[in-house]
Amino acid sequence: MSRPSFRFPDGFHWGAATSAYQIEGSPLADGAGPSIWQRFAHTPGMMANGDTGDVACDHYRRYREDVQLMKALGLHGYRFSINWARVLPEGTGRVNPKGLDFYSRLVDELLEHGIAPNATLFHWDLPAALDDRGGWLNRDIAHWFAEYAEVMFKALDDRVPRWSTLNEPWVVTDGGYLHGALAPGHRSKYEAPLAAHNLMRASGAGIQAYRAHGRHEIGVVFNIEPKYPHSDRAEDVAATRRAHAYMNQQFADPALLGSYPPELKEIFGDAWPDFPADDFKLTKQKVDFVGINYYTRAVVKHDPNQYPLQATPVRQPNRTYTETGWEVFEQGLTDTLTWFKQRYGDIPLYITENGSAFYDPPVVENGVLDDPLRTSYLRKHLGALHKAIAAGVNLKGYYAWSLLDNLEWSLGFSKRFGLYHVDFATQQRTPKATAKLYAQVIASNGSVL
Ligand SMILES: OC[C@H]1NNC[C@@H](O)[C@@H]1O
Ligand SMILES: [Ca+2]
Repeated sequence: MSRPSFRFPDGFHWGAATSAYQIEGSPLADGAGPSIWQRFAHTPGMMANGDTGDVACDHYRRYREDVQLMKALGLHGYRFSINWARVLPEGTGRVNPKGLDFYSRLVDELLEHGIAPNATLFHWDLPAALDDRGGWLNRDIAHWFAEYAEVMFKALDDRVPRWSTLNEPWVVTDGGYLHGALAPGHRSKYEAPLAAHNLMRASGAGIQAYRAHGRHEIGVVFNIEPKYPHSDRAEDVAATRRAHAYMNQQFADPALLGSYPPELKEIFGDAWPDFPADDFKLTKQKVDFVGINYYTRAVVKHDPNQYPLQATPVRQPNRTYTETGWEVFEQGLTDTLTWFKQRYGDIPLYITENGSAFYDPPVVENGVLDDPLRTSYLRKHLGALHKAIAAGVNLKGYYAWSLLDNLEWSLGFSKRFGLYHVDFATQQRTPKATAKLYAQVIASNGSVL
């Protein structure tokens, strides 16, 4: 029987992704203002092992070396984020030329090596000065964000072909405002909806600014985790519907449909405001693409004690789980893409993040660190993409999370997602076997799978 051909469509875009606070280090160098992650990481008890982004992968200084690593993989593109507070130390007003210059130099280095820059304006590291003014709870942030976006478009749009406004707004509100596990560490059922809504208002304002200044593509990046009912009992099906609305529709609906699913009022009750109808004229903008970050699925059951969803995930027997507690479930990636197209239409899609954290025994042979579980994860999920494309999904590209082992937020450096291993004591980068496979996938446009 001939091997199935996994060849991807001609022109399929292969990349890798990172984010500023997770890899750059030097958070306050060259006039940068502090971000809320700079503050959160230096708040005792917030970070595993007391890890911070003070050094991380030292990418702010080693970016040329890291572009060489991207080149070695044959990447078509590199998805990175811009630390807003490097460029605008107070979040608005004064521009810090040295902060802007870092990103200009990074973009030039990428272009010099034939790698397309893909810039995310906000990947969680809000300028602390704006948090002091209410941050995502202040409706003015839509204007603050549009002002920042305009600075970046004017400076870099001639060289950056693809922009995203936000990365994973759901994580910002669920982690930063409801449960408090992430910056800015708030725990309020009343704040989370306000932050969520203002994130999408800001994203819309950023897209509007792009339409006035940009000549390439702009979109928004959502984390999507498909939800499957634990049983066909009505209460489990209803719990699954709530969990799905809360994570997978709460941000895409206002952005792409100009409305919220009714489940959110059901979930938040008196904490869900009646947002002004005019707001949806701002949240809903034409996007050139949507980025989807996929890691895993959730099997959901009703749980009256769980707040605020009354839903809880059920661990699956006899399945492989990653170090972050995520089930390896590649069918969920195919299901996510077909669902997204069915609900929101035929918008060009990218997988802007996909990857896995596993513990790899530090066994390096011929300069390569073996990581069989991560390699298996990659193979399975690229196969799932191929199924989605065969089902008619308009998938334009894939960015592996992540180029480098990096700071997994409050979990610190303990969770390693990188194609390249990083020894944080020496800053030595070492390719994993998955990096070697990925390079072959890129060179053969998937045929080696
Ligand atoms: O948890 C893995 C990744 N998920 N999406 C956002 C990134 O910043 C995370 O490291
Ligand atoms: Ca605060």
